[in-house]
Amino acid sequence: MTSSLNHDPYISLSKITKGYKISGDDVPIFSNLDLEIPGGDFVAIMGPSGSGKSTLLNMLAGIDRPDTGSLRIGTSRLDQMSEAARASWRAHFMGIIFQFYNLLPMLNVAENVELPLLLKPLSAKERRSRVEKVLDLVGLTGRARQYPKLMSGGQQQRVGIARAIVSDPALLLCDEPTGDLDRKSADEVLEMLRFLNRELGKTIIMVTHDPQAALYAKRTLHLDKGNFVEERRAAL
Ligand SMILES: Nc1ncnc2c1ncn2[C@@H]1O[C@H](COP(=O)(O)OP(=O)(O)OP(=O)(O)O)[C@@H](O)[C@H]1O
Repeated sequence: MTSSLNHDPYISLSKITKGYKISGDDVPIFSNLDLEIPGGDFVAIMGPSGSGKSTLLNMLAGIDRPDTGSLRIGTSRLDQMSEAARASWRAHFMGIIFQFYNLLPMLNVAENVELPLLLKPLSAKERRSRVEKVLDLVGLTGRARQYPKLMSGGQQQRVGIARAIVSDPALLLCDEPTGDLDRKSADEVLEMLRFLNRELGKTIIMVTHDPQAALYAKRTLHLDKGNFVEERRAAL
């Protein structure tokens, strides 16, 4: 199954400005940012600490808003939506994968993965079946009742991935998804992201400091002084 979003312009940022007030001073992060990411892409975002990678992800997630400029994802103008509309949009159209997994320790694996589905009009049976399906997909069959703190980092990140894809979003945002993992676990997680991109057509944007992780993406963009430079594009 591949997504029909493949090759369509999917994410479009135009003339984005964004800054923060730091100790009373306006500090610009982006002053004229343009970026196009077609549906079906897998992009690694790299760049020095403080260059704005998390700021970009937060804007794409609708957690934060550009000061000016247009931010379109699919047919939605995120820059024009209210905070509530962006939260609802986020719940329906994207999954987020975090460096430190962000799992709730008092919930077991299945309950953690089920969380995004509680916002949807689904029966308990349907929710259970979807959770089982994604746990199988990430190689955690039989782990549903385990608690995250008893699992390895790699396993916890796979729970994080299952939670991110359980609603079947078209877009996955990954913030340093392997930053807390050893090489072997990191490679397993990255293989999984590649599978989700290639086989299920998910559009993936991954912030990473790890050049080896970036090699799993189709292209790497380097963020420097508020602009993107394409560093690498995989041969097709
Ligand atoms: N909510 C905020 N309020 C004030 N300043 C902020 C806020 N968020 C980010 N910044 C500042 O904006 C700049 C960019 O931060 P950002 O976290 O996006 O960088 P980054 O590239 O993700 O860095 P790192 O690789 O260290 O995570 C930094 O100078 C940071 O201090």
